[in-house]
Amino acid sequence: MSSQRPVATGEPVIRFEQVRKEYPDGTVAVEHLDLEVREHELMVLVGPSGCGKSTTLRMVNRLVDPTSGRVVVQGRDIASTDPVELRRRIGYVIQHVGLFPHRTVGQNIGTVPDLLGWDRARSKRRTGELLELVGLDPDTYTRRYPHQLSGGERQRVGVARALAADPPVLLMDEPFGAVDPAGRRRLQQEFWRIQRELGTTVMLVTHDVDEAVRLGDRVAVFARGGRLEQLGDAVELLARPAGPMVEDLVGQGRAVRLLAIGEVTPADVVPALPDFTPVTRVPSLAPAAPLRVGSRLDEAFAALAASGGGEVAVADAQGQGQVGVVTADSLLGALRRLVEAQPVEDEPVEDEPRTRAV
Ligand SMILES: Nc1ncnc2c1ncn2[C@@H]1O[C@H](COP(=O)(O)OP(=O)(O)OP(=O)(O)O)[C@@H](O)[C@H]1O
Repeated sequence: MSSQRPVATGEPVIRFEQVRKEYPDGTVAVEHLDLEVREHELMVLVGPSGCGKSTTLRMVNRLVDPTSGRVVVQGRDIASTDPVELRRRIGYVIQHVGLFPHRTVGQNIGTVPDLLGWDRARSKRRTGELLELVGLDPDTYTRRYPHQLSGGERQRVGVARALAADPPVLLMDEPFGAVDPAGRRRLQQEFWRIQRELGTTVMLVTHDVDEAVRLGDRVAVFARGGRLEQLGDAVELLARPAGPMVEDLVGQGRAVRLLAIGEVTPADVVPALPDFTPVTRVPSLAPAAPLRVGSRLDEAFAALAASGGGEVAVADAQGQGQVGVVTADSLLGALRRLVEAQPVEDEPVEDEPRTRAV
């Protein structure tokens, strides 16, 4: 999967400045929070239950107001922005979607466009486009009611509704939580593609580390009491956890998770070996597509296991012509390269399309 547009320019769209939230009963949900979400960025907040992720998210659309500190959205302190006006500019998706049960799918998606006074034809056109975007046939689904949809379909409609007025910012709280694991993976992939295509700035809350590292341009790890433990991209998090808490969170299966987000680069491709020792062949692991530069490392690993030959041919990034092979050794080298890469400190982000597969 390739991205269609520039990702994460340096401009902050959401900014938390020394934010603290203490609920009336004395619970401190968030403390000393400084965090910026850049334009076009997909930022994931992850951490154990009760660590303040949802509270943080809900401070962006003023469902919760901070006790102290400032939240700035598109350059404006939202404390002085009317919450209703703010929420029209900010999409919001929650786990149980909250579709209006007595309104059709089309009417649900048209909620914000109607509030904004769009004419019927424009609203209808947008509904059709969005249903197509989330993979639901408009002819079949526009007139259905929420109870006539599966859980996964409802979730898709929830995403479509949140995107209806093309909001610059989208907040998502466990958006794929109610879907079974296979459906969840598919929805994640589709959502990732949609986000790349539209360029929406997204803040997404999950307690699922795999979801966080798969989707996030950057991942913010929260600890109890709403403290930010680590902020970085998926590889930094997995390869260099900032402390025992993050280590514990990402700990199990770190190497496997790295294989699932790393890619075969030209540096990992070696000339075909004249001579090699056959190893155990596991044909059923063969990946669906031949390997190329840019394939995920776990696919390369599976191809190697399936071939039993000790090496597997790799085509160039366009899938044309063989550029060499990967071997078990070159894959281990790729893993080491990921782990040993220097940490990146808040450098300006290049206006380059992200090509990572999800
Ligand atoms: N309205 C409220 N009044 C009092 N305490 C609250 C309120 N809402 C949340 N809390 C507390 O604030 C802390 C953070 O809650 P929050 O929902 O932000 O965490 P979370 O990380 O999103 O958790 P989860 O993953 O379980 O949804 C928790 O201790 C929670 O009990």
